[in-house]
Parts: sequence; structure tokens; C-alpha cells
Amino acid sequence: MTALLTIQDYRLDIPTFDGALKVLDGIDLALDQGETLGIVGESGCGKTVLARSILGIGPAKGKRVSGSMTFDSVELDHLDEAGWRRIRGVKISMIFQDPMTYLNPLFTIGRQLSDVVVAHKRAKGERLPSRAEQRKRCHALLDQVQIRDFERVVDSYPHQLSGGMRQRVLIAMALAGEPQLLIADEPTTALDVTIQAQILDLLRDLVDRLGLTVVMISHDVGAIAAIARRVAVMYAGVVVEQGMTNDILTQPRHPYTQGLLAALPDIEGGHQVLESIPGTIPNLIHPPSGCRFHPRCPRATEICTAQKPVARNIGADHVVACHHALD
Ligand SMILES: Nc1ncnc2c1ncn2[C@@H]1O[C@H](COP(=O)(O)OP(=O)(O)OP(=O)(O)O)[C@@H](O)[C@H]1O
Repeated sequence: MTALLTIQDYRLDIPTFDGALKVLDGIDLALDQGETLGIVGESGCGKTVLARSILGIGPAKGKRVSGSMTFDSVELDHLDEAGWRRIRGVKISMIFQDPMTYLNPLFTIGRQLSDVVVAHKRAKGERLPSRAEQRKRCHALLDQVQIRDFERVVDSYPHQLSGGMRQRVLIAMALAGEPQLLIADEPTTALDVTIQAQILDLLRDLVDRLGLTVVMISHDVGAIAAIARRVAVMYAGVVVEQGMTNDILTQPRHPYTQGLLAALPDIEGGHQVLESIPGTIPNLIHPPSGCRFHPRCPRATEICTAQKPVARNIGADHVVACHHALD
């Protein structure tokens, strides 16, 4: 089976006055239809840049140094604007941390959702829906995200809704084009803990019911574990470990993953946030030689400063980039 999304040796630099930030350093990921992949790592390790690059909305000055991204057999890096319009928001849609930023404060939810519904019809060259049809479609979309008081919500302005409701509305908008892939970038981070759990339940339900393919980004391992069957751990622009979520959580092999999980106070029942292990993410203009994690690594030896570890398979669907993964 061909993967729905394939990312191969993807390197991205962002030029700055002080030199190029080597933000993504050879990312390899693959995602099948119907899969749920979590990307976890500390703040600043490149998760958002990676996710946005999949949608062609990466940093404006970002330069692909090597590698490729292929979605549904389409080479994304070769797309022109017309090509992107057929994919972005249609085949791949994205939800973000702060829904308020993506909702227009001046228009009601009903108006904004209707606009999205109409825009999708137009993009597909289909007949534009009547007012009544738009309303029916909005109703169905809000129902899909478990919003039951339809009448109140469609006539509300974004500020009249709670954060959780706004996130549900954004998810409804993201689903309007029946996307093949949904990218969720920290979708629960800005919400209260109880609301976080509700939104995670909703995403879980959508995955189960619609067979949605999801890439979910979070620094919250609990949130990732709730949604994602597979997980990729990122450190300083590198995927250091990936595999089935259950294996990674119970048998982490990379010292960074081990550090992240050890720093979790108690994963049971709650969605604990990662506490970073000692040290900080390195400067990405002059990243450490060899393994980017070596300055913080309790197991680092000479080879780690000299050679970048090659990602290797150490079990069924468990890949680690560490010289000492099996020590
Ligand atoms: N447009 C930009 N210009 C310059 N640097 C950028 C730009 N966008 C991202 N970066 C830098 O790239 C690195 C990775 O950022 P990114 O936002 O992807 O991290 P992240 O893992 O998603 O973190 P967070 O969880 O805080 O969002 C950071 O050092 C960030 O400062």
C-alpha cells in the first residue's frame, strides 16, 4: 500500500541575519490512510514548522535544502498556487491552538461556516448550494462536532462562544471539505483541562467514525496517546524515535524520549505536560555536531559528537536514531 503522506529526508533552513537556522534536519515520516500519527517534542523543536510545511504554509523565507513531501501521489514541493488550492483546506486541512485567531470576530459562526461550505463547492466546480442547503450542511457539520444547540451557535459571534465551542467550530470548518488528512497543531493546549478532555474525545470519535487520517502535534504526551496510534518524537529538527505509541511509551529507546517520559509526574488519568529534561534546545544556527542531542545526553560518547546517528529499525515499526539505542 502506498502511504498517503510520505516525507523523505526533508531539510529546511530559515535564513536569518546571523546565519541559516537549520530547523528541519532530514525528516523521514510516512502515514497511511486512516492512520493517526502524533508528533511530540519540546517547544522549539520544529513541530509547527514541519506541520505547516506539509500544507505549504511554512516560514515565508524557509528554504528546502533537500528531500521531498508526497501527498496522495502528488509531489508537494512542485505545486503551483492553483495546485495548492486543490489541496490546502480541501484534501488537507488544519486546526490550530488558538481558534480565535482563525475566526473573524465580525461575522456570525453561521455566516463563516456557510462561506466555507460554499467555497468548497466552488473549488470543486459543483453547483452552489441554496441558503437552505447551506444551513442544512452547517447543521450536519456542527452535529458532527457534537454541537447540539445549533440555533444559538449559528447566530453567535466568536466571542460569544467558549474556547471549547470555538475549537469545535474550527474542527467543523476543517471537516467541511471532507479532507483526507487533518493536521491538528496543539488543538487543546489553550483550553482548560476538562475541555481539553472533551476535545480529545471528539477527535477520537471523528477518527473512529469517519476514519480520519490525523497528524496531531503536541508537547503533551497524554494528548498524543489519547489520539495517535503511532508517534514520532522530535528533537531540534530531527525525528529521534518513532513507532507504535504503546511501544514508545512503554519501551522508549532514545535517551531523549526516556528523559521526556521520566519527567512526566504521573500519566495515569491526566494529560500531563512534558517537563523538559535538563538543558535547552540547542541553537539551530550552529547545531551540535554529530547527534544534536549529545550535549544533553547522559549516554553520549565520542561517536555521538562525531557522527549523526542513522535512524535504524530496532523492532517491528520502531525506529530510533541513536548510537546507543540498544546499549
Ligand atoms: N518564521 C520564522 N522565522 C524564524 N525562525 C522561525 C520561524 N518559524 C519558526 N522559527 C524557529 O524554528 C524553530 C522551530 O519552531 P517551531 O514553532 O516549529 O517549534 P515547535 O516545536 O512547534 O514549538 P512550539 O511547541 O513552541 O510551537 C524555533 O527555533 C523557532 O524559533
